[in-house]
Amino acid sequence: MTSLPFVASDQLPAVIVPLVAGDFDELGRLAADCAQTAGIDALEWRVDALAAGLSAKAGDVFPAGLAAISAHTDLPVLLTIRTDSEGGAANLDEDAYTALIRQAIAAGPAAVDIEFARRDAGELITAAAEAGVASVASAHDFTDTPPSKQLLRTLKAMADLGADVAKIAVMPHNRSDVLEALEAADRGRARLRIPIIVIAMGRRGRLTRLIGGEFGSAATFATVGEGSAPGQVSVPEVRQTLQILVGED
Ligand SMILES: O=C1C[C@@](O)(C(=O)O)C[C@@H](O)[C@@H]1O
Repeated sequence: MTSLPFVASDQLPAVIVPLVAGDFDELGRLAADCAQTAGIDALEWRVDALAAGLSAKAGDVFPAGLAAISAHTDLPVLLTIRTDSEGGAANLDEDAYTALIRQAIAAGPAAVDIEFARRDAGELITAAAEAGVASVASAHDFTDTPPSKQLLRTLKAMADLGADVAKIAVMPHNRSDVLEALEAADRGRARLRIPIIVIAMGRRGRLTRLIGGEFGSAATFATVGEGSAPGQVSVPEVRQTLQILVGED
């Protein structure tokens, strides 16, 4: 298992908790809940969940939000602005997305999510590297699961662009789709030099959140309170499964 660059290295996949909060008070409360919960390696602040919405001029939200979190915990923060085209709440054109991610990087989170499909993904990955912020390239398909070969091509393209981590989340319709996702993880782990995360969402894909690490996925997103995507499981449930999987024969 290659570990995430922004998480202390471990044999197990990192457990990342999404913080889905409408305002900074709620964000602080969620961070405090996470500080009381064992088994979390990193937090993902889903900035797009802010009820006030985001515009290209919303740069001051990043330091304010990171401060609300760090008042309660030292856990590393992955900062994510998920656009509506990838299942999130942010409605941004390419210029606004680029401007916001640049401001997010300037606020100095441990890591930043960069949607691979965005026009400026490459320059944003470079900007993150120059600022010493780890980049997590991401792609989401909320309707289908492309074949594993195609998933692998996307993971490789993310690595070729210089991302520190390559992540894909897909929606399976049957067991074969789940196997495609697991196969992409397995091959990606063998072929790519960066950590990868492959998730199948929804009830059918839930098992990938529990056993994905065995196939090479470097992290799993688990909940404290509200989740951020279909099929997520709570932190204690994920931890219990991971302990069973790494237990002695
Ligand atoms: O990319 C991902 C993965 C995810 O969509 C999931 O399915 O767990 C949850 C998102 O918050 C995160 O940004």
